[in-house]
Amino acid sequence: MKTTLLVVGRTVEQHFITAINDYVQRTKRYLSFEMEVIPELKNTKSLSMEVQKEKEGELILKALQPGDVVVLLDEGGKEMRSIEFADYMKRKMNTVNKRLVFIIGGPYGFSPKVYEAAHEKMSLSRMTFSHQMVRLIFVEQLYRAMTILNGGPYHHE
Ligand SMILES: C[S@@+](CC[C@H](N)C(=O)[O-])C[C@H]1O[C@@H](n2cnc3c(N)ncnc32)[C@H](O)[C@@H]1O
Repeated sequence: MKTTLLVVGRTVEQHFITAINDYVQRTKRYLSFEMEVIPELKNTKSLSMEVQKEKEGELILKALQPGDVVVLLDEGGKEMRSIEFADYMKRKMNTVNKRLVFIIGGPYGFSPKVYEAAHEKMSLSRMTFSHQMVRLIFVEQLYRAMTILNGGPYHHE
């Protein structure tokens, strides 16, 4: 199984870039994992929130491949403890043949068409994080899950 984190727009702040890259590299020791960036739309000031979401949604759908298992990162999705997420990843590794694709929306979230295309929704908290910050939180949790499955000393409970 390949795992992809699909995000809308480049990560802009250097402190996030450094930390995200660190966890992506660490995670790759355990899992075939990559972060794929959909370039941000240009001239968004002239677009309404709905039109921006719609256009970003089209780009997200274009980036998907047949057979992808699509999981939206969404405040309203299913919440899991870290050990439950580790178990979830274990089950996916045993059942998904192609790609497991986690998607983080743009500043205004997902269009209805993206919600329709998704198989699952997963929440990292009931609070809302910025679309930039949530990348870091997700890659840290994915790394944590991998260390739980591989018996590493990173997670304590
Ligand atoms: C600023 S939020 C968008 C909030 C927007 N109000 C909405 O309705 O989705 C940008 C993206 O970050 C992700 N996100 C933010 N908080 C999250 C959370 N607690 N759990 C999972 N994903 C989250 C989602 O993918 C969301 O589309």
